[in-house]
Amino acid sequence: MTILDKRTELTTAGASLASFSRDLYARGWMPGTSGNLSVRIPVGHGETALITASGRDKGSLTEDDMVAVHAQTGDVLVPGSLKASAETSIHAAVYAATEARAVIHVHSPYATVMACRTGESDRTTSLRLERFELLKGLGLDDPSRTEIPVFRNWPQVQMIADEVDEHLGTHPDAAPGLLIADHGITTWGKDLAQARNRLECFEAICQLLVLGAMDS
Ligand SMILES: CSCCC(=O)C(=O)COP(=O)(O)O
Ligand SMILES: [Zn+2]
Repeated sequence: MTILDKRTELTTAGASLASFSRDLYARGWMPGTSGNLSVRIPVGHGETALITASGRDKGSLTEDDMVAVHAQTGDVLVPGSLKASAETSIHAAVYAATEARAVIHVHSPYATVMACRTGESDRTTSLRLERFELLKGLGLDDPSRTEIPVFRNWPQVQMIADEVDEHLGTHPDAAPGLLIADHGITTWGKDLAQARNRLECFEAICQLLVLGAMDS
C-alpha cells in the first residue's frame, strides 16, 4: 500500500466515522459530547484503528476530528493536537478479543436506563434478553436468548477495559454488545453499518423492556 493509498484509506474512514456520528447524535444518542466510534482499518498490518477525538460535539464531527491508534492497545500512533477518546481502551479491548472492525459507544436513553437498573457498583452483572424477535438482528448462534454484561462504571476507564478484556476472552460466543452501569452501551460489528444496526436492535429491545413488554 502506498502512502497515498494509506492517506485515502484514513480520509475515507474518517469521513465515514463522522457521518455515522452525526447520524447517531441526531437521534439523541450522543448528547453533550458523549459517545465515541472507531473503525479498524487495513493500514499498518490491520492493527490500526481510527477513533473519534475526545470531548468533541459528536453532531458536528468531520474527518479531521479522528485519531489513529493501535487497534489492540489503544496507543496513539501519530501524536498531535487531538486527544483520542477517553474510552479508547474499551474499543481496544473489543478489537483484541473479537473480529470486530467497528465499535460504537453511545448514551442512548433506553439502553442507559437498563444499564442503570441492572448495573451494580461492586460487581459485573448481566442483562438477560429473551423472546424478542429483534434478537435475530444480533448475529447470535442461538437468537432465542442471550445475556449482555453490565460492567462497573469505574472512574479509571482502563479498569472497565480490563474487565471487558477478561469477559470477552472467556466468552468467545458473547453477544456483540455490553453495558456500563449508569453510563451507556457499546456495540460492534464487521463495519459501522452492522455495529449501528446491532445498536438499533439493542436500543429497541431495551425500549421494550423499559415499557414493560415482558412484565407479568
Ligand atoms: C460528557 S460524556 C463523558 C465521557 C463519555 O462517557 C463519552 O462517551 C465521551 O467520551 P469521549 O472522550 O469519547 O468524548
Ligand atoms: Zn460514554
